[in-house]
Amino acid sequence: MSCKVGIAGAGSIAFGSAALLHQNGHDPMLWSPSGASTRVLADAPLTATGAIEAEFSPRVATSAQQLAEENDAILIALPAYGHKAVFDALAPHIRDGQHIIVSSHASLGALYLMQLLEARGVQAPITAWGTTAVTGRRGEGATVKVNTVRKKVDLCTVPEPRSDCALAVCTRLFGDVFVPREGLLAISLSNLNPQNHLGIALGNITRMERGETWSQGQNVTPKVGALLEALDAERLAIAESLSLQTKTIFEHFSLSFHVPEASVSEMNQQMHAQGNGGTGPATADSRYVTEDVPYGLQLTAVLGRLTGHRAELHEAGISIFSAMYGRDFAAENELLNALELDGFSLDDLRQAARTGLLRKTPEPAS
Ligand SMILES: NC(=O)C1=CN([C@@H]2O[C@H](COP(=O)(O)OP(=O)(O)OC[C@H]3O[C@@H](n4cnc5c(N)ncnc54)[C@H](OP(=O)(O)O)[C@@H]3O)[C@@H](O)[C@H]2O)C=CC1
Ligand SMILES: CC(C)(CO)C(=O)C(=O)O
Repeated sequence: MSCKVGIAGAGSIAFGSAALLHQNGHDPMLWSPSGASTRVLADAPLTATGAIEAEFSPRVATSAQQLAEENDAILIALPAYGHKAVFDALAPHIRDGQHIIVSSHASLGALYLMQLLEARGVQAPITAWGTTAVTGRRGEGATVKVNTVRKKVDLCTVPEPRSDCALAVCTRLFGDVFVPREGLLAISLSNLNPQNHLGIALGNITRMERGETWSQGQNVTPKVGALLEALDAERLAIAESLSLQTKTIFEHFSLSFHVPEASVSEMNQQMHAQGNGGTGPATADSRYVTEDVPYGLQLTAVLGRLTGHRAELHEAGISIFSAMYGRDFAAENELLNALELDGFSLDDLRQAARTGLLRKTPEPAS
């Protein structure tokens, strides 16, 4: 059965996900919050090349309201620095039972969206993906180059009892690639982009700043690869202290980019050789920093402090990039700021990661 899927966003992942949905027999609709990114679709079909070859004309929404009202499910597919604004715009129009999928989920955004829905008395399952179903880059006009369709994508749903139903929906829409994980903390810790992009951007910041065209995979040299592996050890230590299962960086590269497991640098060299190593950012104003530092590294740093497994390299990364960019990246996270996590304990957070609702555990009666 064909489903109508509304995609919030009209960038690389939104276009690539629309192509995957189209290929799977579904009917995507794209919404560009400013309207700018869908204008080209008035004159040309969306053309996908690479891992997906398709040419089709997706429906286009002119507002959040239209996107929510005219679709069975909603996929949030834009950088995390746009999530709060997009959740605020969509929440008044989401209806009971409508499936919301966040790809990639960041900074406990599902808790923020759930709060908005609860305030309206609406119950809608929110599914958080640890990453995206496809990777790629938008090109000129209405084109997208899909670099890879992932073999595995971690997911969880809040509230937890809706998990089986949400898994069935995701599988029907995007394919049999999903690995259920235990709650939002596991999903947060299964997004490897922030730590990987920290090492990649730090090792290549002059290339980015000078606007060079450079191969990302090839420039994960042995020393950059070693940094990525050390960052991964910090993330895994936090996950282990919370008894959460999450994939290693070795599994991540192997499963996402179809290379045999080896050192991180060796796998990236192999990706470069087979043509799916990607191109690094050609600007310092890249989401590798402006999204991943405040919305990714910052959450890992918070979880490290809460669990007593301080993520020293992640914290150093936030400080180094804040100094380079003259910004306080730790303070920029609109989602964590809105959740006011300081008032909650680790146990409160663990509960919320499964229920979707952040509540203070009542003090035991004395
Ligand atoms: N591309 C990839 O291969 C991968 C991407 N990801 C993740 O997927 C997500 C989407 O990435 P990608 O599609 O590449 O990103 P893009 O930069 O291509 O996304 C552009 C879209 O985001 C919207 N947007 C940007 N800023 C805001 C804002 N402040 N408020 C509202 N909307 C905004 C734009 O809106 P407008 O249309 O109005 O301009 C546009 O529709 C990110 O979280 C990224 O980290 C993860 C792994 C791989
Ligand atoms: C290029 C890739 C797939 C790996 O860093 C990516 O994750 C991104 O573009 O965000």
